Amino acid sequence: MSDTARTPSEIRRFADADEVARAAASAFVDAVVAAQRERVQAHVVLTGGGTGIAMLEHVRRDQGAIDWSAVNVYFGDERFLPPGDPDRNEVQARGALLDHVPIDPARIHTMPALGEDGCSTPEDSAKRYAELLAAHSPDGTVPVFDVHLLGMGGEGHINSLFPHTDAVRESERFVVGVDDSPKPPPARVTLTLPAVQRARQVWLLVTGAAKAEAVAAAVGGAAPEDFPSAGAHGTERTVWFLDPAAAEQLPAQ
Ligand SMILES: O=C1O[C@H](COP(=O)(O)O)[C@@H](O)[C@H](O)[C@H]1O
Repeated sequence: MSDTARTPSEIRRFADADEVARAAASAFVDAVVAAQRERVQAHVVLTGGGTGIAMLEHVRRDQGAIDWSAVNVYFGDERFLPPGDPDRNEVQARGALLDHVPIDPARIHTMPALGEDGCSTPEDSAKRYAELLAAHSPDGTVPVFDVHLLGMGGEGHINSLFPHTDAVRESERFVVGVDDSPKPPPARVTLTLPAVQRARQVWLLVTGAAKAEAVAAAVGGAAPEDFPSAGAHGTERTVWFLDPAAAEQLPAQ
């Protein structure tokens, strides 16, 4: 499977889950501003999940010097549900942040919902999203994301890449449909590891003791097929934002 050269995992520890979200939000603002200073446009991938959405609420409260007219938003995965369904990551991200900032709506690149753009299956949506990414990429593949945010499940899933599935083993395509996600809802659309690994920076926001084993395995170099988060690394930086419970099985500092 595709697994480009690993950048070392940087471990950042915080007092609790809220501090994880707050610190990641502050770092996100800095990273977007830095990207805009260097390249004018910033390209970011948002994640669903509790900590990822809490982080967006912190960005909403403290936006720093972000130029929202030059922010391009993508999604790492999506629940393949009808438009507006509250379980869609996009809907949650809009509620937490995107509806409250002066971002150009044309720069919010969502994965097509059930019934949208003629999509009746997750695979239809994945194909549409792959075309969209290619159209916004300098080389017809995927944009070079400045930051790809990720949450992680207790078994190590990131985006909708679950252990021992075709999706996590995908080595060619950048977006795939999932019909049988073990975490509801079963129908999902997800960026693959080859897409994640195109990002300059990959950040994993993880809290809670239920995730400690997967954190230790991924940081320790497990196989991505067993722990998908082990395959999540950026070309420049890979950063783990952890609370004490999620970090408890890592070697002591
Ligand atoms: O279902 C999903 O779960 C993961 C992890 O969520 P969390 O609430 O345990 O942090 C999330 O990253 C992903 O985007 C989402 O679709």
